[in-house]
Amino acid sequence: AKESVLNMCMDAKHHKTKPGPEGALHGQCVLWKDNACCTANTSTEAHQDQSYLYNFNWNHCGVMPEKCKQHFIQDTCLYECSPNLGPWIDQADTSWRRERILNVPLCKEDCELWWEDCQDAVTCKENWHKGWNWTSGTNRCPRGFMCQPFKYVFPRPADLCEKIWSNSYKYTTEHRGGGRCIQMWFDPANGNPNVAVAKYYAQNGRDASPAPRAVLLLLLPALLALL
Ligand SMILES: Nc1nc(=O)c2nc(CNc3ccc(C(=O)N[C@@H](CCC(=O)O)C(=O)O)cc3)cnc2[nH]1
Repeated sequence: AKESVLNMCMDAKHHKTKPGPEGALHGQCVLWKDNACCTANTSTEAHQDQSYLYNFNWNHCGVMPEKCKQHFIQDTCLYECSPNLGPWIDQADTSWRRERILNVPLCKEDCELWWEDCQDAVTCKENWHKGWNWTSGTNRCPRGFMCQPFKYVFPRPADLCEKIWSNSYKYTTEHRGGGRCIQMWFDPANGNPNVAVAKYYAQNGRDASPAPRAVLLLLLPALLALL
């Protein structure tokens, strides 16, 4: 098993070099305070409309509804604070980070609730990583990109979760609590469920799906009988 990808931080813009406890993390990032890749300062900034983290403006097509913004804050907390994304760390060829996350299997519920709570939100871009007009110092819609409701830009939950951050996430049909998908939201009273998920994918490969393994195990007696 590739133990080396467990309990680590990516080499990106604001991440600590190693995970560790943080006395106090702000608001929605508190879930990670026992072991985090973010500092207290980063966790506070994750809640600001115009934070210094990326100078990114959620309100580029008018004010983002509060219930939608909560999901973006939670995404920022997971992205900046989680020490359990190691199996999905990949090289990034951008000026602002050396490493990124790719195809993190997001739980169905986390993706679908994010999409549902953002139905009244508006945006002009499908990929929020690239192609903005930054001349004012923050991201504004580029010429020719119309502000439209999320449901037109992201027709299905998978479109939102996968496309918005250049495939950081992969939509899955795996459920919260099943140990096979990463949760953006969890109850810290029961520990961090993503620890076991990272362990599972570190052992079985980040593209592991349970089905082919089950088939192999079922066929194993037949294969042995042939010998
Ligand atoms: N889940 C998740 N994954 C992420 O990768 C992620 N990334 C951010 C960071 N967001 C951003 C957004 C835009 C730019 C930006 O400067 N875009 C420029 C291009 C920069 C470049 O690629 O060199 C642009 O053209 O708009 C940087 C970071 C925030 N939350 C995330 N959340």
